[in-house]
Amino acid sequence: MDLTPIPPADDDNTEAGPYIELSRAAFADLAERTDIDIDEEALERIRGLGDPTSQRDVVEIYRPLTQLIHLYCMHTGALFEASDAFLRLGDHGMRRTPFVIGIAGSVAVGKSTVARLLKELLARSPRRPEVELITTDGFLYPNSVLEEKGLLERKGFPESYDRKALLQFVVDVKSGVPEVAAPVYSHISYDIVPDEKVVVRHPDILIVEGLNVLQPPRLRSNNTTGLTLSDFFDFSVYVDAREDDIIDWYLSRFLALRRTAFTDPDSYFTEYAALPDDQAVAVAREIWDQINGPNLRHNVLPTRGRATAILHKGHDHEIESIWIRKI
Ligand SMILES: Nc1ncnc2c1ncn2[C@@H]1O[C@H](COP(=O)(O)OP(=O)(O)O)[C@@H](O)[C@H]1O
Ligand SMILES: CC(C)(COP(=O)(O)O)[C@@H](O)C(=O)NCCC(=O)O
Repeated sequence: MDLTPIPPADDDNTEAGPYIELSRAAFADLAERTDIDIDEEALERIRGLGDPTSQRDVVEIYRPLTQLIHLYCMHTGALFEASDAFLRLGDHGMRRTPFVIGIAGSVAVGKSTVARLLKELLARSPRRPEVELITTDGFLYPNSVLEEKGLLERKGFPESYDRKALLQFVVDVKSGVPEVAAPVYSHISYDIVPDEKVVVRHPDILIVEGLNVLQPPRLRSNNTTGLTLSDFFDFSVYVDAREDDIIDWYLSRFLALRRTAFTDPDSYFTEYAALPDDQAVAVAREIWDQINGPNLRHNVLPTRGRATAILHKGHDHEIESIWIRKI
């Protein structure tokens, strides 16, 4: 097996992390024979628009990754039990807290496919845990508030989220609150859906997916820092790719959305549905250059070195290598 320490990557803001890099083949070798599988119909449902994740990817990448997360989950559970027993917390009616997984990465890198796939596979792992998935877009400020704050052109930047509410949501779930509600974002209206909520009911595992889930704590005006979302993660995944490749995926998805989501009369992007290819590419390129590209470079990529696992995708979306944090 190829266990090479990752050299420092000074060229792209990543701090030298304590990782080992496994090639795709080495990682695939780790997959034990288990019954954690997914049928083609479920995979079709899970895949994001234009995402070619295949059964081969499930077997070679997602099965070993699920087993690794399962291992973390079992050991975290055992640690909680031992610590609760020592502290006699059982006497106070405490119960095990949900295992929380964060999934980070750029816009259009395929986070949602990874998150949905892990949800399905983890739910099929031994003991059949209850797994819930939320996306952080529900915690974006509504467009009206973003406009007031001058942040409409900064959607997806850390400051465009109600970070306090997002942190409180995860703290509540982790603390065992039986029902915790989160707001809902619509990619069709490009805004928060008024009066709609998703409710998370004390799952065994909570997956939190979003651009900024690995952001470090904010510096307060008195130079101190508080807690941040990732303080409550038991495992995290960063979905990684070269920006040029992500731009290609973003542009092709934008072209494909003209025939799907943009044709919805309620779509915020409805005026783009009839655009010819060259004009649609120009619009998408502008959104990338103004919003998603700078956000990736300034806010998202710098958090890569905080993840427990980094999945590095090649040009065709195939995961080429996996970096696992060893300490
Ligand atoms: N303008 C849009 N209209 C409809 N769906 C969209 C739009 N933009 C993104 N999506 C969908 O929203 C989901 C999240 O997209 P994104 O935030 O780019 O993350 P990722 O591609 O990493 O999953 C994807 O399933 C994508 O297809
Ligand atoms: C909604 C998003 C900010 C992603 O949010 P996330 O779920 O990662 O918190 C992003 O998909 C988005 O819409 N960005 C704004 C620019 C654009 O339309 O691509």
